[in-house]
Amino acid sequence: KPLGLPGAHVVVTGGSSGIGKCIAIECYKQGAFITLVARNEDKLLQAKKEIEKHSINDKQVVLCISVDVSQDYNQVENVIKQAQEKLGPVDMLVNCAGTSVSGKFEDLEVSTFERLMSINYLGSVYPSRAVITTMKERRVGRIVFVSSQAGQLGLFGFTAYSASKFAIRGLAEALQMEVKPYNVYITVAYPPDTDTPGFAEENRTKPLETRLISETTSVCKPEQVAKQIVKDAIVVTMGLFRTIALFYLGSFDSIVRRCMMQREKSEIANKTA
Ligand SMILES: NC(=O)C1=CN([C@@H]2O[C@H](COP(=O)(O)OP(=O)(O)OC[C@H]3O[C@@H](n4cnc5c(N)ncnc54)[C@H](OP(=O)(O)O)[C@@H]3O)[C@@H](O)[C@H]2O)C=CC1
Ligand SMILES: CCCCCCCCCCCCCCCC(=O)[C@@H](N)CO
Repeated sequence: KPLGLPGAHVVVTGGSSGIGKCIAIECYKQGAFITLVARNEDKLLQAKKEIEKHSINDKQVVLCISVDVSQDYNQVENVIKQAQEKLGPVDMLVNCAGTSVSGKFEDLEVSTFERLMSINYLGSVYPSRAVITTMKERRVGRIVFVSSQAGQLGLFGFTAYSASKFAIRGLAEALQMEVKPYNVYITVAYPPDTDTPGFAEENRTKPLETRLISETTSVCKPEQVAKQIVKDAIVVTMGLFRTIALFYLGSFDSIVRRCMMQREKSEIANKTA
């Protein structure tokens, strides 16, 4: 059943710029309440003003919270608590905070591998970990992960970036198997190059090979990418290649469901005993 965005609480990490900001606008246009999470407070306020221009009723709210999603789990958990106190339980979380650095393997600092893994991977784990329990209890929720085309294909110059985006896929697929019986749905977006401040920054240091590979496809508009991501999150459909694994996944899902029912039964038995 599609998630209704009117009145829903949508948290967007990386919501102050680029694709994340456009996702926030898209959800706001459909009547959602928004929490924007990013580090820089000026950019957050700027984005809030821009989003508020698209309101469709006078009850809608855009809340801004400044935090680094990649550093400390307890901080991130507190931010989610604050957001829930103001705007109610999170119906949809969009993990869009992320960054990219390109360069040949031997030219990239070792610290860059650590940083990209922290921001792109752990920065998606922490907010998701902070919302999942409530989503399972309410039997309502959507979590969106933003990977990349470079998260499906390892590409020249992206040894650090691609790995951090592949990691997201592993997390998302495993998590989906856990939460499906609770009516919580996970989607992963794999966007191509998109015209954002982050993309402009990335282009300043791109190796020639990476640039030429990138130029074989055209650059998308962030509004267009955001629209697709929101649509996929609301109406969850299955990609074609997923059907191949369908048989296996179906039988794994039934194991998970059976265990859930067994566990609930024995909990009831324990209570009445
Ligand atoms: N643009 C592209 O070509 C593509 C982008 N993507 C992915 O989409 C996502 C968004 O990209 P794009 O819109 O280009 O990025 P931008 O650089 O334009 O925006 C990034 C956003 O994330 C926030 N952010 C970055 N680091 C952190 C952090 N540690 N903690 C909290 N917030 C953070 C930024 O705010 P602040 O700096 O203030 O914290 C900003 O709001 C990224 O995950 C990117 O990898 C995927 C495919 C293609
Ligand atoms: C199986 C289907 C995949 C088909 C793809 C062919 C792709 C070749 C070109 C890829 C360009 C690189 C994209 C990286 C975008 C990105 O994440 C950065 N721009 C972030 O800033």
